[in-house]
Amino acid sequence: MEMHELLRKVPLFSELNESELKAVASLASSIDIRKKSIVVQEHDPGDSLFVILSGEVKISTYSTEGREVVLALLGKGSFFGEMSLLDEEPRSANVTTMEDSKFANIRRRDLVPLMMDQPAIALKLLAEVASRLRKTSRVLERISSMDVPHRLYSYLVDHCQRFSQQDADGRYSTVLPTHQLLADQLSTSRETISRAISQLKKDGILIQGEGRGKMRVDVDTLEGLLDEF
Ligand SMILES: Nc1ncnc2c1ncn2[C@@H]1O[C@@H]2COP(=O)(O)O[C@H]2[C@H]1O
Repeated sequence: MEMHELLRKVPLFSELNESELKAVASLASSIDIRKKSIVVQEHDPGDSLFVILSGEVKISTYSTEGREVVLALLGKGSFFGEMSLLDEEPRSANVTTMEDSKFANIRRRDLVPLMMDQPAIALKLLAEVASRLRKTSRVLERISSMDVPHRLYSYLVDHCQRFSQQDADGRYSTVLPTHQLLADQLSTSRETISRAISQLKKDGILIQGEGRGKMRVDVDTLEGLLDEF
């Protein structure tokens, strides 16, 4: 598929017409990167935006004790690299591919005039940055005020409400990240997450679904546990 057709599905550019999309496509270079590769390295200089055309990336940094802290997982249609592009500071985090991925890469000198010309793009970018800040603040609050089981309940409620549908029986069917990835997002160890998940299974709040990694989650009960906290 041609670049402008791929860009048509990207929310950042949803206000653009066909010829404007072609103009953006002519400014972008296409980059294919294999699974588990570093796309952006924390502290490096950077002056371009990456739009995810396919695949998934992990945004992470390292704590002073050397533990990986996962700030976000971003998928198709999303973007990263806007921070260095906007403030001209070094890259704020590492970005690693979770799957084979394809990106459109747009340089600062091309994107800035584009945003001046099409303020809708700048507004969408700002709205997304605001939404990420909200999310990061919520995670920080969770980590500083909750024990690990409650961090996990809160994560599961968010995850189910954002990424899955409620079944007729009220449960949500979803695919959860690996225990290690959950641990890295909730600032704890894999063992502690595995124990908390086993307990949720024993309590019937998590039920193994059909298919690899599939879970059926009782979100109402989790919300009740969070209300009591
Ligand atoms: N807390 C966060 N939530 C989501 N994305 C982030 C967060 N911190 C950094 N990023 C992304 O990771 C990118 C790393 O390079 P930049 O700093 O240029 O731009 C950054 C953002 O796109």
